[in-house]
Amino acid sequence: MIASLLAVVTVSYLTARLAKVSNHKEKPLHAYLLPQPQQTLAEDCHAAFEQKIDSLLGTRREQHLETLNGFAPRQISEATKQDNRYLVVAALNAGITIALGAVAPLWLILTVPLSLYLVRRPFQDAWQSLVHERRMTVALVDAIAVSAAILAGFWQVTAIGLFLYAVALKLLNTSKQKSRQQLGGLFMRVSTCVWVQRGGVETEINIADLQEDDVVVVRSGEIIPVDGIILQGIALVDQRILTGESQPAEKQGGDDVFAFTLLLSGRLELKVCKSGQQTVAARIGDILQKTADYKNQHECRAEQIADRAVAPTLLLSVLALPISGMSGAIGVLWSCFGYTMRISSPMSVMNFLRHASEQQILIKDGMALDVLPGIDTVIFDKTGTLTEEQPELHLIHRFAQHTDNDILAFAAAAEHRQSHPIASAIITAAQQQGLSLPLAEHSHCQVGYGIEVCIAGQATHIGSTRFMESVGIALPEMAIHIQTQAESQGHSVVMLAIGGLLAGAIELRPQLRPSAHATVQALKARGIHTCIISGDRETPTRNLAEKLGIDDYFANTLPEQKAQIAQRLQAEGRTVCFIGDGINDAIALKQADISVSLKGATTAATDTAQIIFMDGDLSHLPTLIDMGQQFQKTQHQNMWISVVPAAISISGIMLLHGGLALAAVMFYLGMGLSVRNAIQPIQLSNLKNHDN
Ligand SMILES: Nc1ncnc2c1ncn2[C@@H]1O[C@H](COP(=O)(O)OP(=O)(O)OP(=O)(O)O)[C@@H](O)[C@H]1O
Ligand SMILES: [Zn+2]
Repeated sequence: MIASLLAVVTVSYLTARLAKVSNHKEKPLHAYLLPQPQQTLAEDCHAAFEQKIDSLLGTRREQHLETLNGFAPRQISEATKQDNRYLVVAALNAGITIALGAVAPLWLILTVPLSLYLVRRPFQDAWQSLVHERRMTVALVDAIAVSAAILAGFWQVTAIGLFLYAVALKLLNTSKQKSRQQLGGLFMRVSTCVWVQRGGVETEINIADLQEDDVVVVRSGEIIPVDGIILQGIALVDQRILTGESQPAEKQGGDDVFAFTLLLSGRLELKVCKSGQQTVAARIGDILQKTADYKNQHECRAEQIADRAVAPTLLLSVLALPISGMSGAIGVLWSCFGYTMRISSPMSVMNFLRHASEQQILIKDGMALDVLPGIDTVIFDKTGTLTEEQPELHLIHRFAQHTDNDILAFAAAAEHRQSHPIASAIITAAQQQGLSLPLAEHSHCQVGYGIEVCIAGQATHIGSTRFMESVGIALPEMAIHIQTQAESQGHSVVMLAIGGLLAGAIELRPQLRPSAHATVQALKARGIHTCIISGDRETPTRNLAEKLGIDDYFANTLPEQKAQIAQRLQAEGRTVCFIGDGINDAIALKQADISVSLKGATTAATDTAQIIFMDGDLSHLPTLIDMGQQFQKTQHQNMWISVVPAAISISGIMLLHGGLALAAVMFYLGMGLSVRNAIQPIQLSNLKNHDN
């Protein structure tokens, strides 16, 4: 009796959680149910259902993904539809069975077809993992428990077991799907627009309008949109997404390049090999699949723990048979603590993801939660990360006959279409002066150095002193003096050369992000080692490290070196979090154990990073680490909450001849407590209230 009461409560609670739409204010239910011209009512119902389930996760996360990628992944896959259908039938079956069991037990026979339909799934899953993957999963316990319960006539037990199985399946698959979404943005953006050279001019066209003989132009920081052959240009390409190789590949005329790889430096003109859309379509599915499979191996720690409990559970169940009969044997199967873990663990993940979204932290990859508590080293990029997205133009120095406006106009023309913080500062300043810019041609950007471009027929270079030296432009004594002066005030200098002669220097004043100081202090208070890695010069980097109390710094680093430093720290046994904004950070972001970027950073960085701070506030960093620790605590609690009742129930069955009733009471108790634990609000200190 108690058991069925608890069963009713659990089923209604879980159904209510899943069906909860009341807090869905922005989009009332009828908005989904109103038939759209191209969609069938069935599809709309699926969409509505999917939204209901997503309300568990909060819609904020989808909104963040939408602002970041320009779209929200709303498509419902066939697998998801199947899971939903299964869940609905299982809920229906559980409801009918419990009701009939209470009022007209004889009529329970009517539920047999539904049960048969439902039982097929755990059998299929168990068979799949047994035969194809050669391992025993919880599905095996499910299949045996459910069939034994049916044969022994425990109808309600079977129905509730199946319902919980459906819930676990749904939760697990939903949380897996969330990790796939991070790739969506990249592919959607690539698949829409490309730049082509037609009649000597570059125009942006829809990828669907690509023609056979079009020449596609790709610039540094962009994702290569097609499979093609290089007609012109030399470039450094990060192909990791396809090949997994960590070193970027050098490419030149005649070499192949592939869609979805990232152009780190250079400018390429490509001959399209395959009709763009075909390639895009083919790869999307392929890569999504590969990535999802890769994730699956790592993601489900709870699943692994649960699977390990399978063999002992089956053994104990057999042992219980002579002691406490069929009821005891099924009771043991029900006590398999994996059941509870399988539901509470993905629920916890989703709860944390939702909570983070509400605080403007978009965690694209749920796996990050497992790694976060281990972080002991945080590496900051300097320009654009510790400092604001855009420095301020402070002064223009002249070395030749040019005017300040000439220098600014040439610089702004050269920086056209660049996403570097220096570029935005210069372009903004030129706009504020109302300057009309000369035409810049043959632009070639070297990540970490600067830009070479042809303006008004003259070779123009803008970049660091290192860049000037590398292209053989002499730096007058005066320029070095200006740079030293500027750097002693914490400013940075970029040099501009026109026609091979140094023409001017632009002095930029970086603005520290407001929360930088408090963030570093909060990290240090947590015993975390901090460093800066910057492509900028030694003095400004060291000054900033000293000012903020950062433990260590590395200056003058090139993109690959940033990744190498991260790798070296990892080899010392550190778990590294890298936070960066630029194209020059993309490789290091991939190397780090946890990668963070800020909204407004270059797409190369926001596509690569696992976590994005949507409001650009660095103080989320310590919050994030606290969150990871809380997550770990919750997962431990989840485990104890499932292990203890299971142990009590198994001991009761083995020692005191307990049966299914005891197992059920303990099961519901554990399930109730762990679901509560998994969805409880997360209490975190808010850094902003403490410091300042
Ligand atoms: N678009 C650009 N325009 C002018 N100079 C550039 C440009 N890109 C790079 N440089 C020069 O190369 C140097 C190194 O650039 P890089 O992008 O590697 O690092 P950064 O942005 O200065 O610093 P951080 O690594 O901290 O973000 C810059 O300091 C600048 O002098
Ligand atoms: Zn940067």
